[in-house]
Amino acid sequence: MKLLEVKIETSYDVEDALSYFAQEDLQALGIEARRRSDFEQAGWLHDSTVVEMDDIKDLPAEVEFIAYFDEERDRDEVVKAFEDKLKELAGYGLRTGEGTISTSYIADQDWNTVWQKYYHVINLSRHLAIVPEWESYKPAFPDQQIITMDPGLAFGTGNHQTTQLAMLGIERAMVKPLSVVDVGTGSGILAIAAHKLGAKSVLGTDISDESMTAAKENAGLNDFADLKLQKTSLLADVEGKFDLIVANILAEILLDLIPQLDSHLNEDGQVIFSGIDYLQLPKIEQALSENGFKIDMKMRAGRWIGLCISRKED
Ligand SMILES: C[S@@+](CC[C@H](N)C(=O)[O-])C[C@H]1O[C@@H](n2cnc3c(N)ncnc32)[C@H](O)[C@@H]1O
Repeated sequence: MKLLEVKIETSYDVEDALSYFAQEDLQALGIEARRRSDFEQAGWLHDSTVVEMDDIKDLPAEVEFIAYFDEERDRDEVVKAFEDKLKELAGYGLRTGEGTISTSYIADQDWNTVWQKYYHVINLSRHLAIVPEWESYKPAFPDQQIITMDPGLAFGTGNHQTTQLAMLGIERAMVKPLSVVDVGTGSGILAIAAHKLGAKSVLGTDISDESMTAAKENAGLNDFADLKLQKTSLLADVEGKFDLIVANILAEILLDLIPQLDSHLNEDGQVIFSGIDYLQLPKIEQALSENGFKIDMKMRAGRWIGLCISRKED
């Protein structure tokens, strides 16, 4: 099988909107982004090594956004949809960068090879390491938990800063065994992290079929047959209450989730949000406050915000 690869030279301002559009509206099989800032940060991390930006092939001015589709998809239609979206975003006053779109067909096999090249062990924290299925890793501490992942095509490899913020939030919250719901579980990575950190039960929900398949497979890789999965939107149709609600989704969707939190949260329950662009934080803060919640801790990585949330005291 081949994949249709669509590359867009664009700006940081619209990367999230394009990701959402590609996945939710165009049903892309997968997305990725090559960000100039990631290469720059790689340079800062190695203080004795100078990363020669000029030597990097096809370095984007800001972001090269890449979406993958089934080869059967009508290429012109997909390109037109992205062109229209870029125009719409520019109409909101957002910078869309060069906006050039190019396409090619790549072998599906190459996609997997690409993953294997870029996806390595993430030694995230004292208690968590994320290890691709094809790599081996000796824990830095005997009780460091290993999450084995096959990234597949659902979101959530552990590489994304939003996933990492959410995991750190779960680690902070899990001071005793909690019942957890992971809203928008994608690959299941946060649900598996909650289990490894000692949750007493975990439910993962998502609107996408790919997520249900990927989360089940990844749970299997982690001997976590008890992971419950439900294909549904947010929490409206989810039964029961939880000690911890986790959601790493774009701010626009979190705004719809906020009014559903109270009826699904146990007394003394906690909420972890991630996936919030810092520019969207005021809207989230206001909605949380209006719905009786307060922010106990803010975390930030790059332009992303993670929040630890609980009910306001009476
Ligand atoms: C940013 S990904 C997060 C995946 C994973 N939890 C992680 O942290 O890496 C967001 C996920 O939310 C799902 N999603 C989007 N809208 C949703 C909704 N209304 N209800 C449930 N899930 C949703 C998407 O399908 C996607 O898998």
